[in-house]
Amino acid sequence: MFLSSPSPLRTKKTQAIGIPIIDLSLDTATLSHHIITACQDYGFFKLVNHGVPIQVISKMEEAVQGFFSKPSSEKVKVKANPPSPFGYGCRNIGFNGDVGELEYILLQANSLSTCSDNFSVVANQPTNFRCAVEDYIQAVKELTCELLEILALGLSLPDTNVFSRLIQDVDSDSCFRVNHYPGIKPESNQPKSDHRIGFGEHSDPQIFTILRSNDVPGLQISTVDGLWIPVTTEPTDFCVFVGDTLEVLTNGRFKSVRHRVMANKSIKSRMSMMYFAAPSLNEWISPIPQLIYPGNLRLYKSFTWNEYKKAAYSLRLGRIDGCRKGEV
Ligand SMILES: C=C1C[C@]23C[C@@]1(O)CC[C@H]2[C@@]12CC[C@H](O)[C@@](C)(C(=O)O1)[C@H]2[C@@H]3C(=O)O
Ligand SMILES: O=C(O)CCC(=O)C(=O)O
Ligand SMILES: [Fe+2]
Repeated sequence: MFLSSPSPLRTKKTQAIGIPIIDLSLDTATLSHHIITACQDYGFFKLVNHGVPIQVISKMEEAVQGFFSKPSSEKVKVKANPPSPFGYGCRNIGFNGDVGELEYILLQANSLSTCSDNFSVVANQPTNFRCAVEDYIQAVKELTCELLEILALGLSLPDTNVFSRLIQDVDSDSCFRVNHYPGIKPESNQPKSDHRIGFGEHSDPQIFTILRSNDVPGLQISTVDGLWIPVTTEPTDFCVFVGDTLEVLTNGRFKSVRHRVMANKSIKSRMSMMYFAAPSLNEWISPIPQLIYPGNLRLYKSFTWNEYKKAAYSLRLGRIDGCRKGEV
């Protein structure tokens, strides 16, 4: 995070540990109050009654299940081709080679089928794969805009599209990722350590992340007190994460949430899909002027999303096994 002053101290308030669950069918005033409280206290909430049709979710699940069940020799044909991060990846989470017990597909979410970065993945799958991904991305993008507009309204900002326009930009750098954490083979002698990495500790650099997973656990979020709490999810619900960029836009009023995934301990594999809502690469990110006032001084410098993304990608993920951040 590019701070102009030392990182704001997170208040050591003891909170009741109950992950906020937000019902999108509530009236807007109640909803905006609940969402703002969740973004301030946890940088995270679960979302129910979100209106994304179950068929859109299940078609997406089937499409990616089909992809991951192919033999490795097939999947590596669409492997990410560095420096482009897009495509299939296996046990290599970031550019800097962080390892994790997972395989994934990363796609540019904007103009899915025309974007050259996605070409090898999308062109090599059956047409229903492309349709399923397109429909899913469109639905979660609309949901994200709705949430961001409710937030702007609740913060009494004069322009309620101040956040949502960033991801509606035709050049938005939003991306879509599906993670597949293989299950333990029943007959294997795999060590049953409790500290194996699934996806190491991090916060998402973007604005908002919308996650949906199957019923296999593993996701944990960190509270402001540094306590790790497991998140259980229903396959029909979403989890929403505040990213670093929204923390900066709100001048620290919302906190990006640190999270991690512990390696899968069940026989069934975990599958999660995330839409990462981001601005365009050349967009300047600065705290919104209305959120800077006497007693609430500006905490962050201005930077472009491209600059921040490069800085974030140069970091290593925090490790679960006790190594300090920065160590291999
Ligand atoms: C090690 C890393 C992987 C990551 C870039 C990072 O330096 C820290 C953030 C990670 C993350 C989390 C959200 C998305 O999954 C992702 C694609 C992103 O934009 O930031 C990943 C990055 C990655 O897997 O390359
Ligand atoms: O796979 C998950 O459940 C979360 C992964 C994650 O945090 C990410 O891809 O940024
Ligand atoms: Fe994440």
